Amino acid sequence: MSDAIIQLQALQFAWKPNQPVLHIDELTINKRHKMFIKGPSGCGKTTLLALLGGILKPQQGQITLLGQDLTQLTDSQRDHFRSEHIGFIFQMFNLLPYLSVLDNITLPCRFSQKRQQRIKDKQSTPQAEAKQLVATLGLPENVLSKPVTELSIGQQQRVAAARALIGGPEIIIADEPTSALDYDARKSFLSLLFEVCDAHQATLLFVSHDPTLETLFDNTLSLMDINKAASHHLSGQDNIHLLKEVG
Ligand SMILES: Nc1ncnc2c1ncn2[C@@H]1O[C@H](COP(=O)(O)OP(=O)(O)OP(=O)(O)O)[C@@H](O)[C@H]1O
Repeated sequence: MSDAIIQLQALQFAWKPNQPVLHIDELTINKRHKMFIKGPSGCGKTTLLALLGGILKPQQGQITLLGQDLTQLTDSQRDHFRSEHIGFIFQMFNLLPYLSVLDNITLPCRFSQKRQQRIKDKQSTPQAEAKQLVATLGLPENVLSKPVTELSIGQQQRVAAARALIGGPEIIIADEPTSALDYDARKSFLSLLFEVCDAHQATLLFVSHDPTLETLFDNTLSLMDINKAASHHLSGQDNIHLLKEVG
């Protein structure tokens, strides 16, 4: 059986007509891999994650996750697929300020039968699972009843990770979730994230501008190397850099 969990083929995406942002002939990511995704600002990293997460739909090509081509699904089927199989950790964490930490973490279980079932299969409950994740991610248990607005940035980041991981989705997508932290905090967050991903056998896609984190990952994807559209839409910005250097 193939080890691939994500496959892209002949993918093309543009936000505006005739201004391609992504053009990727082929990309395969294997199960349980931890992939570091890098590339200069504006080269399409966030756009790629949104396509992989089924938030956006490409104009051309296939995006196959767990054997399902997302481009064949309707918008609501893609939303459903995402809630069942993908955990997102965003740069700004996107926690809901009017909910407690516990309610934020268990929220994805309300929308996903599969996440609920995986927890049931372990003879657990979403609440018990949240407690365990919070402990593994190095947060005190009393944090669960607090409003998220009372947490530090580092604590919010761990809560966002727990919310992505609850119910064991097969794919975790993280977009610059460590940029607000210092180096030691970034490294310790990553080792905890890796630990939970390993325990859940999850595949991790992680976008970051921090080159010091790259060696901690199994693989690196340099988007500039595979994105045929990058030279096209970044050329304007490159010219600005050149002009600055010359000037
Ligand atoms: N919602 C949007 N509408 C129109 N254009 C967009 C939108 N989001 C991004 N773009 C454009 O698409 C290109 C890729 O943006 P994207 O955010 O994917 O890059 P990135 O590599 O993640 O950048 P950064 O590292 O700065 O976050 C950029 O030229 C950007 O201006």
